This record gives sequence, C-alpha cells and structure tokens, in this order.
Amino acid sequence: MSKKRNLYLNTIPVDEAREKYLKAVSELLTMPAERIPVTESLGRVTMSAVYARYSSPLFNASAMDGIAVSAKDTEGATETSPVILQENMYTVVDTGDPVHNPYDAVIMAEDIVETDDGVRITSSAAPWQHIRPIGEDIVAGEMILPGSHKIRAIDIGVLLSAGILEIDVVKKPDVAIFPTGTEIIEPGEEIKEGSILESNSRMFENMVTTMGGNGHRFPPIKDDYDEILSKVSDAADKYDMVIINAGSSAGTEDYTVHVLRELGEVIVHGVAIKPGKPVILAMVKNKPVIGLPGYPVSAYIGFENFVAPLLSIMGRRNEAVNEQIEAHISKRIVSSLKHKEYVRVKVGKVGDKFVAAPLARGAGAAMSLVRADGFCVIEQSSEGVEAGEKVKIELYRNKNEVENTIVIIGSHDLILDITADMMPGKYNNMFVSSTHVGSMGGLMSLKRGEAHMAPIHLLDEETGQYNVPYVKRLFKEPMAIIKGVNRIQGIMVKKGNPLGIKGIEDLENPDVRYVNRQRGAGTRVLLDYKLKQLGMDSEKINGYDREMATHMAVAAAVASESADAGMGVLSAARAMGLDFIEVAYEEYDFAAPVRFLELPHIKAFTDIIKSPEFKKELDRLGGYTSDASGRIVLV
Ligand SMILES: Nc1nc2c(c(=O)[nH]1)N[C@H]1C(S)=C(S)[C@@H](COP(=O)(O)OP(=O)(O)OC[C@H]3O[C@@H](n4cnc5c(N)ncnc54)[C@H](O)[C@@H]3O)O[C@H]1N2
Ligand code: MOO
Repeated sequence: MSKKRNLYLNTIPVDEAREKYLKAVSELLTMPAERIPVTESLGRVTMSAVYARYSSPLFNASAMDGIAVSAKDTEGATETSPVILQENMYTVVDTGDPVHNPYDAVIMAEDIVETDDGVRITSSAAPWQHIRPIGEDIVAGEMILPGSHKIRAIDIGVLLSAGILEIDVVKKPDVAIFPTGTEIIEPGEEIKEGSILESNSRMFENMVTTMGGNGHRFPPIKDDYDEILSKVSDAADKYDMVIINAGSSAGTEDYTVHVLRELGEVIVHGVAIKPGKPVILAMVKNKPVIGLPGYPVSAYIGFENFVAPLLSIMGRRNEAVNEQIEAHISKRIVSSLKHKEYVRVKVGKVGDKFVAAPLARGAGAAMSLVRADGFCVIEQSSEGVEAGEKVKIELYRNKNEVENTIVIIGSHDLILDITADMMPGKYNNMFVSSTHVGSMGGLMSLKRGEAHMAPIHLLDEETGQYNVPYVKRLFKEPMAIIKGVNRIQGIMVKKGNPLGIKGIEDLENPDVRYVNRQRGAGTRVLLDYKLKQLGMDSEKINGYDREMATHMAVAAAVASESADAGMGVLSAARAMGLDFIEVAYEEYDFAAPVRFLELPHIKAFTDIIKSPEFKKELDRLGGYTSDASGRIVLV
C-alpha cells in the first residue's frame, strides 16, 4: 500500500448518515435468544413475553394470625350477644397458612377471647375475610412480563414466585474492539517520544457494557494494511459488531477505510459532526463495522451517535435519553454550517436560571468530557450562539447535583480543587465547580449572573489595596468579599535557575523566554504593576504576548523546552518541580453578591475554608497564609 492520503471532503448530515446506515444494516441487528437462570437475569432483556407457571398464592392463604372459621358459624355475634366457637368449629392459623374447607374466613387473634367453653367472638366474620385467595397476586398462565422488557430486581422476585427458574433473554451483542496505530502503546509499557497511551478501547469496552453488550478488546494493531485486514476479517466472522479505532482520516497511514472497502461495503465515510467527522460506517460479512476517529472526544461522540443506536436495537433496549434543560450560555460560540457541533459545557444554577459555560472544544481534550455536566448541541443549520442566549443542554449529570453546585468563575488557584475535593465528602450532595477565566473575567461573569462567586486577586494601582476597589467600582448591588488566602506570587524558573534570574528586572534579558497570563488575570495585573513601579517596558520582555490561562499551564510551559520563566504561585511551581523567586504576597478572595451568602452551599464553602483540614492542605502546598479565610467583608 503506497503512502497515499485519503482526502474525503464530502460529509453528510448526522441524521442522514445514521438513517442511511441503519437502513443498510437493519437486517443484521436481530440477536438470538439465550436461556439463563432467572437469578442471573438482572438488567437483561426478555426475548418474548413470560407467563406464570404457578399461581400465587398457590392456595387460599390466611392473611393474618388468628383462627380460620366458617363465616356462617359466626353469624349474629355482637358485643351484647357474643358467639362461642367450640374447638371443632375453628383451627388456629398463622399468616400465610393454607385455609381449607369448611373454613372460609379468618378472625384476627386480637378479636377473640379464649374461654373455658371455647373461643368467644363479638362480631360476625364476613365470608373470605382475611383470606388471600388462590391467584390473588399471580394467576397461572397470565403474562408477567412482556417481551423486550429490561429485567429489574422486583421482576426477578415475581418470576421466581410464579415458578419460573430460567428465562429466554436477548443475547448480549458481542463487539470486537481494535485500537490501531503504530504510535499506540499499552498503559504500563515504556513511553518513548511520540508514544500515545492506549485509552480509547477501554472507554469503548465500558460504553459497550453500559449499553448491555459485551466488549472484546484486542491489543493495538500497527498501521499495517494486511494485519488490519486479516484481524477485521476474522472478527467479522466471530462477533456481532466490530469497532476499529483511529486511522479514519487523511493521514498517510490511515488505512481503515481502504481495508473496509476491500472487505465489504463502506456506506458512509465522513459525517457533518464535530468532533467526530471522519466516522466510517461499513458492513463486512453481514456485520456492522464502524471506524471511529482516534481523538478521544471524537471517538466518544462517534460512539454515542452511531454505535449506541445500533446496540440499542440489537439489545432491544430503550436507553434513557439525557435529560434536557434550558440554560443561558456564558460565552459566545461560533460554529460552522458545515457540521453539527457538540460543545461540552459546565452547568450550574445561579439564582433561578441555569447557566452553561463552554469548555475546551478540541477533539483531543478528553478532560473536557470528564469535567462536563452536559453538551450544548449546535445544530448544523446554526452559526452559533451569542453570550447570554438561551440554549438547550443535554445533561449527563444528575440535575439535582447540578442544582446543588456552587458555580465559581474567575481566577484559578489550586485551593479551588481542594474545596471541590472536600465539599462532597463533608457535605452530602453539595459540589463545587470552577471555571478559570481570570479575575476580571470572573467579575464580569458574576455581573451577568452566571456565577455565585468570583475568585479574584486584583491589585488597585492607586490605593495599593486588593480586590475591594474593583468590586466597588463594578457593582451596583450589595456585594461581599469572602476572604480567601494570602499567597505568594513569584517567578517560576527551571530547576537550578540556569539563567540566574533574581527578580522582575531580569525579565528584560532577551535570553529569558517569558510566558505570560492572559489579560485580566490577577497575575498579569501584578506583573504590569511591578513593571510600572520599576519603570520597565513590557515590550522588552521576550514572550510577554504568549498567554496561558492558568498557573499550572504556565508552570508546565516553564518545565518544558518552550519557556524559561513565568509568574505564578508557589504551589504550581512545586507541582512541576520548578524553582521559585518570590515577588509579593497577594490577597486571593471570593467576590459574591450579598444575596447569595445565605445559600446552604455557599455557607458550607465558607465553613470549609475556615476549617483546620483546609489549613492543613494549605501548609502542605506551601506559599499560603490564611488568617482571615472565610471572614466576610461587606463592600
Ligand atoms: N488533513 C486532515 N487531517 C485530519 C483531518 C482531515 O480532515 N484532514 N481530520 C481531523 C479530524 S477531524 C480527526 S477527528 C482526526 C481523526 O484521526 P484518525 O481517526 O485518523 O486517528 P489518528 O490520526 O490515528 O489519531 C488521532 C489522535 O488520536 C490518538 N489516538 C488514536 N488511537 C488512540 C487510542 N486507542 N487511545 C488514545 N488515543 C488514540 C492518536 O495518537 C492521535 O493523537 O484526524 C484529523 N486530521
Ligand atoms: O472530527 Mo474531528 O473530531 O472534528 O476533530
């Protein structure tokens, strides 16, 4: 096979692609039955209706502890003229005991008095009172469960009561999963330049399990046409479906589509969806074979859109669809008419509205899926949405959890991760979600009603005071500052400080490749303040325009080949094994509207930052003092 690029330029709309494919493979999706013990059938799907073998109860049974009697023997009994039942006129029964002829009623133990002459009763018994007749619950021959029903715990109980021990269920679809790519290594293997740790197939395997199938994951196959061909051909004989991962686009070693064309028929290659464009929908030896793109988010979204619907049909399961809510989007999203786009969002409820903050959009950003609470789906016919616009969100987290989450938007600090970690452990069903847009960005979000709190560290050049002047200037409504921590800011440099940087002054050295924070970030404001104090010119700093969004991103850049210095907090420098030159202590606080201070999750948050456990964590990280943490200052 020559190194030929495979330039597919035409994509078709998602719904059209799915419909076309489902039509082509519709005959191939019927799974046979499998007979299994009822006791092992939880979550399986009934092949056909199930009928009761026995009735329940199997006999007329007493519903109470007491005596079984003939109703006619009790006629006329009242308080004033009790009836005495002699020993041969009743029998003692417990709940569940059979009641035989001639008895046709049960009197509760509380309603009888034993006397020397027999049992005295003071009211008559109605025929069949306190008796559960044969078949009261289940009648032999009646339908207990319909076909295509997902078996629940209660169903198992009833099936067994009805005398059923084994049941025909739909066989689980067996899905072969092949990761491909010469650069792909198994987790645990030695990492070399260019290696990518194999992860997608494990994600697929578990997505298949969640959908009620069996995933059979194979070790990675090298980018070798013949090897891919023989493995896929073999798997199409043995499995109900095959997934091939990566090699789906235009790379010189992207063989998947060629292999599938040789082995069978490619029905669709290229769908107007982002991420997920180069999906391949094919058929080999009468089995559905799907090629999913290599990027993790593309792989996930491709699976959800094309593999999941097939598994639903094969397994006859009506999967619960994600709950939909309406939310206000916090940032403008521009999207192309060329595709339908799945934008991952964090969702929170602030006041009485849901707000959604878009996360990283790259197809390689698997963490965007981990962090997301849902998707904002931008239809192909839309060019995007404006900030503040109402959008539909497919939630994939519980709505109740979203409602109990504090939404924090602003400057990043590791203490946000610590509170997010401590919150649900200390306070049941309360969560912290933070999005990092810098201090000014956070205040703007707060003003637009998109967040409960904004973490900020903004130095006012005129007064030399932190935070309060900014909040005073920007807000009309009553505001508070919840005191956070004092933290040391400094210059992070490579271990051993090879360029001998001593302070801000040295950043003018053209050999020092600096990496900056974005405009509006408190760290950037601090740098600019210091430059002004020192009479320095930002234009002389090599890399002043190179912007990163968090302390950790700056630290990672300094730890790599690409930069020598960047400003940030000590904890980030330590996390990356960097040296640190102290510049100044600053106040990192939380701005919040006064009206939110009484919310239970805000109070919980304030309690956490006051707690000794929290202080212990700060000591561990280093570079913080926290005397005022949790104190509320009205602005
Ligand atoms: N010239 C063009 N290049 C690309 C196009 C295009 O239209 N023209 N499409 C881009 C899009 S969109 C996507 S999505 C990707 C799809 O890539 P492939 O499916 O061909 O996959 P690879 O290139 O082999 O890998 C992409 C990426 O994913 C990593 N990967 C692969 N397998 C795994 C795995 N099992 N576990 C974890 N990560 C995996 C791989 O190492 C790469 O980093 O193509 C664009 N290119
Ligand atoms: O389809 Mo690709 O996933 O857009 O990046």
